[in-house]
Amino acid sequence: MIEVGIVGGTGYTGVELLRLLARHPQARLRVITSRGNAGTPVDEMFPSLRGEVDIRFTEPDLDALAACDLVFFATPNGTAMKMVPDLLARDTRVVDLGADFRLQDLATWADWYGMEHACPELVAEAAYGLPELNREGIREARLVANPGCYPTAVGLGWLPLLEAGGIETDRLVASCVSGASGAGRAAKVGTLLCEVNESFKAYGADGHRHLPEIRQSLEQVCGGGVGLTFVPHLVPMTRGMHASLYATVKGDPGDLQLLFERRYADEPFVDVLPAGAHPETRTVRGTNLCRLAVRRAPESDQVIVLSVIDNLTKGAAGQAVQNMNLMFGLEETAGLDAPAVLP
Ligand SMILES: NC(=O)C1=CN([C@@H]2O[C@H](COP(=O)(O)OP(=O)(O)OC[C@H]3O[C@@H](n4cnc5c(N)ncnc54)[C@H](OP(=O)(O)O)[C@@H]3O)[C@@H](O)[C@H]2O)C=CC1
Ligand SMILES: CC(=O)N[C@@H](CCC(=O)OP(=O)(O)O)C(=O)O
Repeated sequence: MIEVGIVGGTGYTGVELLRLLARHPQARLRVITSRGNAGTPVDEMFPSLRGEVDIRFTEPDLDALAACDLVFFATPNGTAMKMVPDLLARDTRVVDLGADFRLQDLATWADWYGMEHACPELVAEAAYGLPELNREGIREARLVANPGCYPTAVGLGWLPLLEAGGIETDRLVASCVSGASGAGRAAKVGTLLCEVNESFKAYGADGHRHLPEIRQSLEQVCGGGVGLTFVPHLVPMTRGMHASLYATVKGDPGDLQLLFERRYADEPFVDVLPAGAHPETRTVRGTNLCRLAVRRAPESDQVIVLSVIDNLTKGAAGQAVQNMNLMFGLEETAGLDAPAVLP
């Protein structure tokens, strides 16, 4: 059994980790922290976990966390980097669901996150945790930087076309939509029911911190510079993310449907839909799946990719468990095989 700790167990990604780990065949939850709710039984705060999780929240304590084999950080950006050096020094491996180790360029990270990095020497060592791009790196890693939700949906959508050199890379467009749980569980006026319900808005059009993260992955794949316009939107739903991706075809990329089907044939968590289908967020709700569709825009040189994930699962906690499975040599799908909840 792998002994697991979670720092930040009361947030939305923390409770999603709890839901997945409670039924994981080879992981045992040993520590779960919350500074605001230390002492509270987990199933008192989250009655959906009654009979599944029987421990209490505790204050983050280095000794207790270092006794685990793996610690997940489901905490705001800038939190994990303060504890990771001590945990690694004590042979505890880490998956950070935040962004502390995602960007390799430290100056870019400091610009977007508004702080200096607390352990810059560990950034180069961190494996970017998108298994479909970096599976072998994750297997060997002590420290995994779990990707952001938008970078997961966008990266998986463009991967086959970039690898094949089938699109121009100077004017990529990603128009994305997220449910409100993407903004976390802490109370904020902008995510109150009356602020989001019956409404739809873009945000971050002047710049969003996922822009450099998406660009970093795409540039790694195509080996050169990438021009990217990324506009996120907020929709009145709890979970779910939809990315509409637009690019100009380069040369003759051949049968796009076949290209995607071949690229993802062996990927347990990427489902390429049949030609003509449109992916829906509700078909991946609570699952670790990314569902994709690709097509050529009629009478145009544009290719359109549609990509859906659950922002809390493949976009955060599910991908983190997938990464844990890889790091510990387990079946990659362990604990992640439940189908979507409908309706
Ligand atoms: N929501 C989403 O869809 C996604 C989120 N992420 C990332 O995952 C991380 C967590 O997000 P989310 O679950 O939404 O966040 P929430 O705001 O919902 O939860 C944050 C959690 O962290 C704890 N926490 C806050 N500050 C500290 C601290 N200084 N030290 C220790 N614990 C702390 C909080 O508990 P307490 O204050 O009681 O200790 C709480 O349990 C973030 O970095 C986010 O960007 C990534 C992908 C998708
Ligand atoms: C709707 C909403 O607000 N979504 C969040 C999603 C980001 C996220 O959670 O990802 P990180 O791990 O990079 O913080 C946002 O746009 O900031």
